[in-house]
Amino acid sequence: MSEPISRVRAWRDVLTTPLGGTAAVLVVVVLALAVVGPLVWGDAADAVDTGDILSVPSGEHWAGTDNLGRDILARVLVAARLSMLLAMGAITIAIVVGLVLGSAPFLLGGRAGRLVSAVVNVAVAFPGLLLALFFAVIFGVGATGAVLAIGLSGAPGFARLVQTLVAGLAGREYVAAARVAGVGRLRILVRHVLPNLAEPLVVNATIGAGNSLLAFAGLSFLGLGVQSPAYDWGRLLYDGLSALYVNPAAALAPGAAVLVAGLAFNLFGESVAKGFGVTDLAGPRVRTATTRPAPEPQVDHDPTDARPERDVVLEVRELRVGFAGRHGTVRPVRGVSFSVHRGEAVGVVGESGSGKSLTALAVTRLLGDDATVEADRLRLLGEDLLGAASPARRHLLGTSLAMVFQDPMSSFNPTRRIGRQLAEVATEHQGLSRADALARAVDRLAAVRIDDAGDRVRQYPHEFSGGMRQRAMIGMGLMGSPALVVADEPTTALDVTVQQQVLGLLASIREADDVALVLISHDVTVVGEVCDRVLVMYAGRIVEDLPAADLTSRAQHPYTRALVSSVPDMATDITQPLATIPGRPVGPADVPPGCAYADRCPLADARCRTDEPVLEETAAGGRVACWHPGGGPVLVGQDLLARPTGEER
Ligand SMILES: Nc1ncnc2c1ncn2[C@@H]1O[C@H](COP(=O)(O)OP(=O)(O)OP(=O)(O)O)[C@@H](O)[C@H]1O
Repeated sequence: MSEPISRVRAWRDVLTTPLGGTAAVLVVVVLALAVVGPLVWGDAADAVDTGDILSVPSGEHWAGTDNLGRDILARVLVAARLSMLLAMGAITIAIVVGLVLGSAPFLLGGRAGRLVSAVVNVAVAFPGLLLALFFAVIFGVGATGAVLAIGLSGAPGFARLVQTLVAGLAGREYVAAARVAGVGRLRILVRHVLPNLAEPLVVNATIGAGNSLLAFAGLSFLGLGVQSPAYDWGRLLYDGLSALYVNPAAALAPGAAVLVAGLAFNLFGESVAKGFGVTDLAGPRVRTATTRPAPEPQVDHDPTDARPERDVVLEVRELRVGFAGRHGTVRPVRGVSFSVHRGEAVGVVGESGSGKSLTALAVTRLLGDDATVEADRLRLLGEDLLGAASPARRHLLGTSLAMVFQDPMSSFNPTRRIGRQLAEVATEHQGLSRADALARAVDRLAAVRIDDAGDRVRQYPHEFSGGMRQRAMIGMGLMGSPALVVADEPTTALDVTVQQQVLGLLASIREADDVALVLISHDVTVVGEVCDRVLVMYAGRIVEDLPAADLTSRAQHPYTRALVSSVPDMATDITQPLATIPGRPVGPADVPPGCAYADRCPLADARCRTDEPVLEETAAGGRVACWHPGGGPVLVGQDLLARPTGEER
């Protein structure tokens, strides 16, 4: 329940600062005035007294009278309602048009989306008042024209805001999770993205209301706003200015009202924005992308694979991921090939930056427009995942693939109940009614060992602990009947005991339903315990593919040996510093010719620096890409420290 408490605290912080507190009181006063003003002072405001026209302030008329002898202060108080209604109307138009234009790039994507973005960017560059004048001329003089003009002139600013927020939210893991679940863009926008915009939009609308009040005053000053006999503060200001030399208070009173109300809304909005940090959309992002169709596959079956082809769940051949950089394309994934079979658990290990996550995101089709994904073959259950997205592929990914991300908090939409988020998969793909889908969500939560699942489905993500959220995420993957679970560092954000629960859960799902698992991890020990086979990645390539049981004793590649050796075990001398792999991993832009690991390898020779080793079958049933496979002693524990590096030799 930490979130509601922190919200209460944020409100308290906003309201207890002198600025926030004063602005809040003023906003309440202005709104109250808008409600009661015409009821209390309506008659006084309309009472004509031809015997007392254009009088200066007095005990009877605190702000004097106008040219029909009407009490100016009463008229200012009554005008609060129309002024506020106009401001609200304009802000509503700005938000609605801004939401449509701002979310269009997300919905349309590609060229049409970029075109809408460009139009919005050009419109934002125009000064608001200039746009308002332009629209005022088009829509004509009067209140309706002014509302439309001010509303439409505010729309580009909101559109830009929405566009930025949508782009940020589109990279969140729960949106990626919804995409994996095969949910369409419109539904993702309505269910997962827009609810999370509510807070920044309301804050910006509050600030915008203040600005609108000032804009109405500006238009009325030019005679383009509300026309007599109706009156808002802007109109009273306009009328008061013509009598400025006779009674300055006639202009000062509505001017002060505009200023105070405008400032109150502005400052209140600013204080709330500061208190709630609404511009902060922090959290892990998933790199977003289109996949380029690859030539028809040449390879039919992994030649190293003795198992029947029908058992293959995932087939990846020569997967390449590229990004356009300042000095040409960089390729963080450079030709990765592997297969995963029914019920098999494959671990992917490697240092940070070796291309593990990009491989997983490319396979699950979650990379975005900035990435180019190519492959000779990319198939899930025999179905091609390359080429343009289609409803059939969405259905396949939604029902047969589950993705578990690192951060269990950002994997769920914070504004929706857990049950609804799980149920969405079943309503979308299995055509279940809402009630049946919710019943399945309860069943799946129970399956991932969440107690009181019937009550838990009604809770929000923040009411779950980290481990429960991660299990619920796995439960979401089980709403369909996945043949493959891809888990990218699923336990990194959890404490050790919870880590074991989550790993145990993944293992039991695998056993019970013959589900294949791809487990990405930094942790060689975890992968060794949970998986059947391990893929070791270095600089965007698989350098070794071996049975997990062989990791500690029969690894062939010096990099695999070094990774294993850098993990302390019971035999490690705790008085010595822990073993580390000398040097740094190479970045995707600096991959050298030859073997990418050569500079850090104790066995490297001249050939390693010129010729890139190919991934070849080993006698032990694995694959290794090394010119000296199995060469030299197996390095255990701190022996690694004693080994000279390539440069030192
Ligand atoms: N959008 C991008 N544009 C350019 N380079 C990228 C992009 N995304 C990732 N990379 C680069 O690709 C390389 C591989 O990234 P990836 O996230 O797959 O590594 P990783 O092995 O999963 O690392 P970690 O364990 O730290 O998550 C890194 O060097 C990273 O900087």
